[in-house]
Amino acid sequence: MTALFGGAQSLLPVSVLTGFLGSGKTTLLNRLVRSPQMDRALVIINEFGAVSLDHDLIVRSDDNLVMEMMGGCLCCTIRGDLRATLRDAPWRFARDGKCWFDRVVIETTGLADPAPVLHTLLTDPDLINVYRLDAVIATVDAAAGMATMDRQEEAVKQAAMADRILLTKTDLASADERSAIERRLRGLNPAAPILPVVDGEVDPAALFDAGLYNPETKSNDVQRWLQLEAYEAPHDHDHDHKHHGHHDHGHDHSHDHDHHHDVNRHDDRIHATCLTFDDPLQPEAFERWIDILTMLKGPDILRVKGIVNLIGEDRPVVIHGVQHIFHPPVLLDAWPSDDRRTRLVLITRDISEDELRSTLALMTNGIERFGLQGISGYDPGEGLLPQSGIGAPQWR
Ligand SMILES: Nc1nc2c(ncn2[C@@H]2O[C@H](COP(=O)(O)OP(=O)(O)OP(=O)(O)O)[C@@H](O)[C@H]2O)c(=O)[nH]1
Repeated sequence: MTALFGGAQSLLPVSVLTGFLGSGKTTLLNRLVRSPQMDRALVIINEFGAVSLDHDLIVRSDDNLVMEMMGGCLCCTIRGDLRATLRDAPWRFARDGKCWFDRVVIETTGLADPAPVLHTLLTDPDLINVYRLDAVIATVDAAAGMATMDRQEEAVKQAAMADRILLTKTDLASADERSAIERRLRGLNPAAPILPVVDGEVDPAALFDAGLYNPETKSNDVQRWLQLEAYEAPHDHDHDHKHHGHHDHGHDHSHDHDHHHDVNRHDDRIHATCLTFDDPLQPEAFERWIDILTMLKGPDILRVKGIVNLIGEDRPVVIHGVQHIFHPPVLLDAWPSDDRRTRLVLITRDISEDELRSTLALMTNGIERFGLQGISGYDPGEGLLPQSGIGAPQWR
């Protein structure tokens, strides 16, 4: 497959468009496909149900756009089909022997959990050398979104794990409604820009190129990807207690503010946390921590991104996971700045910052006191990094 890409050509960016039923995904795509940034886009639409407005999209699209329709629900029955579609697409749609498209947009059904799609993109051996996840884009209805999120936990998850949130139908929401939903979204997901959209009109530049790889600089851009400043800024909402840009100075971090628990709100389960560690981490402890977290709490880890400083490793390791699945860790050539702290951003459900910190401390202390074998079930293997020689969790 590499021949199609002419060697060093960078991986094809994939945007995953998610959002609840009727929240404006098709309207958005209808606009997007007319933009020059989409001239060479492959759009994969997951059609679910007999009647779909998506037909409208096909009728109005021009010849430059390839639409691949897939029946069934992406998140369950046809994940294999998505894989096959993506695997074959560069050849199938080749022009003059070259991969014709330069970007992919996958629209998921309104009910879909985007996680399985992300798993496929992050780990499939046939795909990770061809595609890279650019961003999860979630549409949220400014008028109906509040009620939807009250009722549907899936809608809350979609917003929490997104890299970009499109606040649609802002023409139908009052100023108060709009600021309330923006506050709520900011509480769930402090880092994702919230972009107001009317009738699908949005600047594609604001949606695309949001991933780790920055096509402008032709390099990995961790700072832009992690958006740490968002976690450090003061928040004007009722979830303040969940977002801290803490430093690891041994303080007690349990200075949570008043909790306004409302059992009807799924949001209270979601924690957006930024963990910062000044000192390099023990590779064994870190790896084991990820292993245990994903094993025991996989479904509740919506998104993990981070840059990690490991003892014995001069260069930074970038990690990216969704639930129990991690992209193979990326070893950067150099630290992007003088700041060599480990910085992790985690969006979790029912896992607090204190629990995250204390489990990592437990691993570190356990290994310091008892060595690797003292951690029950530890199975030394190939290692997080080959040179570390330590046991590896299931990164795939
Ligand atoms: N007033 C207003 N209506 C909108 C806007 N965006 C979308 N709509 C309408 O909302 C309805 C649903 O929009 P769609 O784009 O079909 O939503 P969807 O997310 O693709 O829906 P599903 O395919 O069912 O998941 C349609 O009737 C749109 O015309 C907007 O910004 N303002």
